[in-house]
Amino acid sequence: MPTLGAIADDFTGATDLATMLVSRGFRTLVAIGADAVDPEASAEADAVVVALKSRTAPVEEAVADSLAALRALRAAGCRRYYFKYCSTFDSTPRGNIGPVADALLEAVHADRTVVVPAFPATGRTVRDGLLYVHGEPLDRSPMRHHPLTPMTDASLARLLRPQTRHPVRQIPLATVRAGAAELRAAVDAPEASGALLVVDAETDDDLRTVSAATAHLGLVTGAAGLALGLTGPRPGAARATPASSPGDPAAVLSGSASSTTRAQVAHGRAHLPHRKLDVAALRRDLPATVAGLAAFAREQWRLDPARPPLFYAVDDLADLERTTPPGEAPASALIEEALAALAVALVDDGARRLLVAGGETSGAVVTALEVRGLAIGAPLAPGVTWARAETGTGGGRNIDLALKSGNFGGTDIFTEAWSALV
Ligand SMILES: Nc1ncnc2c1ncn2[C@@H]1O[C@H](COP(=O)(O)OP(=O)(O)OP(=O)(O)O)[C@@H](O)[C@H]1O
Ligand SMILES: O=C(O)[C@@H](O)C(=O)CO
Repeated sequence: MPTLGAIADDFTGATDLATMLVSRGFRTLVAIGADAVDPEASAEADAVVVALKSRTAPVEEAVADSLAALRALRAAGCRRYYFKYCSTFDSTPRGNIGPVADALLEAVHADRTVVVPAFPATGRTVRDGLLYVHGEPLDRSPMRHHPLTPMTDASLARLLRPQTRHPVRQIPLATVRAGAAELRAAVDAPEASGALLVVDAETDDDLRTVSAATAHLGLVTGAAGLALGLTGPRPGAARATPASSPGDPAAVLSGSASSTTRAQVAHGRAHLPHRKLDVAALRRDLPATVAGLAAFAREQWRLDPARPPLFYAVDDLADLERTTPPGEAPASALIEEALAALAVALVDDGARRLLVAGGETSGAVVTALEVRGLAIGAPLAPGVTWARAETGTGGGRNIDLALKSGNFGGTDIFTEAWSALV
């Protein structure tokens, strides 16, 4: 019976948290949406993560989907909950982190929770309530250029206050470093009643202290780093074996515009056959453009199966469409639709290994492939893992999927990821 139920606001975030939970001794299932939580399968798990595409959804939809996920997790037996959002706190001025946290707090009848986006293994730290990315304040990091959620402030309290009904308070690093008992006293203090508590953390040890001091809370919120202080009942929990074999057709699908992904795309372009998505061509005729890309993949698989083709949207920030021409679909939606349709076509054509870059992009791809669950496989980098999935399209195929957050992974991940599938 699972004890821990997690709700992730995007799909790469779900696999990020799930791979951390597996490494902490939780047999972990990832369900794609609340409807995919299967009480029977969950009975064999210690933790269930529901992957939502709620980060940039309208607020009401994000809240409704998160509450539906909570109900499904509760019905599956979960008794403690974890709201997983991005380690760069990706949100719009209206939400959705605040409204979802408010709704979940009410639903679990808790009066306070912690806000912990720190994830030192990926360079995210919080000091004095300010979020840093590899030492730069969030608003001066490449996140200020994000196409959907540009982050222009590093203060978590200032970001959160317009989003939540609850007071927002900060707990400084000195309290964390004073130890779990001291921190727990600060969390439980009468003045923290009803509050969202932004907790500083700069190291893995800080996060372990935060986990220990908040073990009694019915709901915690944060990035995957917070989970490194959890201990599941099964140290060395098994990881899923690959669905594919070396030499099976593979591809990289990248819709991410992040600086990390752009460096990975530059590396991929130097080593892999590649095609860049052409927004104008997608606007003219999306199905024909996607068919052309799928034909390119088939040709590359024939020529050299060891070099998976790379399909990408952005290799330069100048590529980003800032203003949509009147009456047209936004470039972001076209690219998500095109990469999702391409994924379906590639799996129909025999692809059994897909590496997808970008959370929104991953959401579009996994939804189009009608995948209902992911079994966590070999880890690739902090926050990135292979996962085994069964598609609903193409009569049902077992494939290996890596859903890479835009900001995660080494520069050579598009060329090196495949060797982990053994
Ligand atoms: N040329 C472009 N113009 C505008 N938007 C684009 C363009 N190319 C890609 N996009 C969109 O940018 C968004 C990138 O978001 P996505 O979540 O996939 O990546 P990310 O934000 O880097 O990753 P993560 O959320 O994992 O950090 C997608 O919606 C994608 O379609
Ligand atoms: O926390 C992160 O940075 C990632 O898991 C993420 O949310 C990717 O979109």
